[in-house]
Amino acid sequence: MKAILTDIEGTTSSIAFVAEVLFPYARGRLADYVAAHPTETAPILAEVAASEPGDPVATLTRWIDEDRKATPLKTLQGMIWADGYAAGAFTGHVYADAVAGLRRWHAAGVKLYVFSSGSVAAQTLLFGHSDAGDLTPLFSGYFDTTTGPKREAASYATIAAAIGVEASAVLFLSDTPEEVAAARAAGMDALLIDRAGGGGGDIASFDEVSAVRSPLPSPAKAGAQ
Ligand SMILES: CSCCC(=O)C(=O)COP(=O)(O)O
Ligand SMILES: [Mg+2]
Repeated sequence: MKAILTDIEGTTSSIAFVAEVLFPYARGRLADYVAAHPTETAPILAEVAASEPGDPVATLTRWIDEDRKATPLKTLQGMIWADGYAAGAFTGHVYADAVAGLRRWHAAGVKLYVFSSGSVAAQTLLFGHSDAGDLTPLFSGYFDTTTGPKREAASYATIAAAIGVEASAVLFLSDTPEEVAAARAAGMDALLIDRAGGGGGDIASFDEVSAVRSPLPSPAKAGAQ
């Protein structure tokens, strides 16, 4: 295994943090942010208006409520969240087992990458201002939906080519079965994480990855070093 590619929401970070902290923060500030940043937001609003008629701010607000993974929405959310992180309104939630696993794999020489519907800017903000401090030195690269949809195999083939390794040497971690299936269809190894631990996933935390993918260092081995 040369590289690990991870999803964020439901995988490294809780769904509740995204749904109950990040989304309401952007939703409540969307109209004011657009009014205060007309030049930067104009292309985003134009793209939204081209895809749906009507007031683009109203469309974006509805897309937040619907949890749409639309690229222009994700770009704008990232811009608004930058203010929240800078103001200390919140820090990025990352599960303790995810922090430990990412540190362990990085120390073992495994390259770490992110693939999330959140924009690359939003990803670096979350990991740069995480509960555990700045985790960005652990990562070698970030991918969002500008690379392609997360449920399409071609996106994973594009990522493998971009990072310069065979797809079969990449392990993808996600809480979404359709994403895991797409990664596998592209030739990647992939594990479905079910943090509720209801038995529907391959793993329930990052601690379990080494048990099912033995070449990766386990928490116990790392602790003994
Ligand atoms: C990058 S933090 C914001 C997360 C977000 O907006 C999102 O839609 C997460 O989706 P994911 O692909 O990480 O499940
Ligand atoms: Mg997810």
